[in-house]
Amino acid sequence: MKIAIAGFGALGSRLGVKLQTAGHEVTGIDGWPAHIAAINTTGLTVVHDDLPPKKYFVPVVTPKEVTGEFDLIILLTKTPQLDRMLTDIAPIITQKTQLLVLSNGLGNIEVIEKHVARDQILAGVTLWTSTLVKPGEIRTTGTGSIKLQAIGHADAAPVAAALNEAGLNVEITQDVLTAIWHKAGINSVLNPLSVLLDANIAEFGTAGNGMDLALHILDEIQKVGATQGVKVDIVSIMNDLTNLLKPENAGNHYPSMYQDIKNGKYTEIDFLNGYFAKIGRRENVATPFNALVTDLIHAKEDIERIKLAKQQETFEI
Ligand SMILES: NC(=O)C1=CN([C@@H]2O[C@H](COP(=O)(O)OP(=O)(O)OC[C@H]3O[C@@H](n4cnc5c(N)ncnc54)[C@H](OP(=O)(O)O)[C@@H]3O)[C@@H](O)[C@H]2O)C=CC1
Ligand SMILES: CC(C)(CO)C(=O)C(=O)O
Repeated sequence: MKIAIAGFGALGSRLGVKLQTAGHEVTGIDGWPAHIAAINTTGLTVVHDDLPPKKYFVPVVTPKEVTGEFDLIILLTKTPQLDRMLTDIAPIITQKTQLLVLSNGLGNIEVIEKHVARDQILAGVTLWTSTLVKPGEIRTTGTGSIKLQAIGHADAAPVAAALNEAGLNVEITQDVLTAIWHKAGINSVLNPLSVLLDANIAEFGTAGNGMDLALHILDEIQKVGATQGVKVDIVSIMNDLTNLLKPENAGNHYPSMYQDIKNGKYTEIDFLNGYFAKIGRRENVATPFNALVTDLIHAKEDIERIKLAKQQETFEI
């Protein structure tokens, strides 16, 4: 299959390498000049757990440069960047192109619907993980899975089969909305708490009251979900959280929000805890934990961005 990955950052790069290795023709689309230059000149370095680094050569271009036709475009930008990415790559989207979004957070499908017909959209969630260490290098750990569904009338089976050829452990779900809320529940616990507690997923698991904090956050999300007709299964989310703590899954992973904060970037908090707090306010559901976590992450975004800017100034002197 001819596949483009729009958002060739940490996770896009990992999935891209797996798909290329399985024989698919993969092109990365990304906006970070240093990352693109590094991959196109010396290759993408992948360091998986304690194994020796391996190099992969996946062509990467900017959204404005990309040409050609693709059977599938996998969207893996950060959620706030999705709309812009779709605008920029509009020239390569034909009526035959399928678009699969795997980014975290709520509201992605609504954004894609502004750009293409519903029958072209597939939406999913993933438990694959990856860290962008520096331009042209990712660090990966453990394994993962994907759940996806066609949003309109398209058949999701060929895409699922293509991804499964790459060992991506894809399952077609009949209820991706529930899966998206479920995944957002996982992210609303692990992502901000990893930042606030300065911990990877396994370290978070060693906190005596970690799972109590998780329950407070999830209880609110469940109540908010009920106002939207979405069933949030706390027991099942807690099960997934427990599994993610294991090193063979994602225990050694620092969630993507942790990476954003370290890199001085704005996070996806408004599409996770912040989204639930916002609906809670509208629907009169109290969400003090999610609201507080959202405010703390916004504060942390400012603090880290200013710290990083100061460090860069000092460096330039
Ligand atoms: N990393 C992980 O382990 C996991 C991540 N996810 C989710 O996957 C998504 C991607 O995360 P991750 O890979 O970590 O993020 P990264 O920040 O590593 O990658 C996102 C990439 O997209 C690029 N990008 C975004 N918008 C544009 C644009 N308009 N034009 C050009 N390039 C663009 C960014 O470049 P630039 O910023 O320079 O524009 C960046 O390289 C997120 O929703 C995340 O929550 C889900 C599961 C695990
Ligand atoms: C792996 C996981 C679930 C960690 O919260 C994730 O989605 C992320 O890093 O953003």
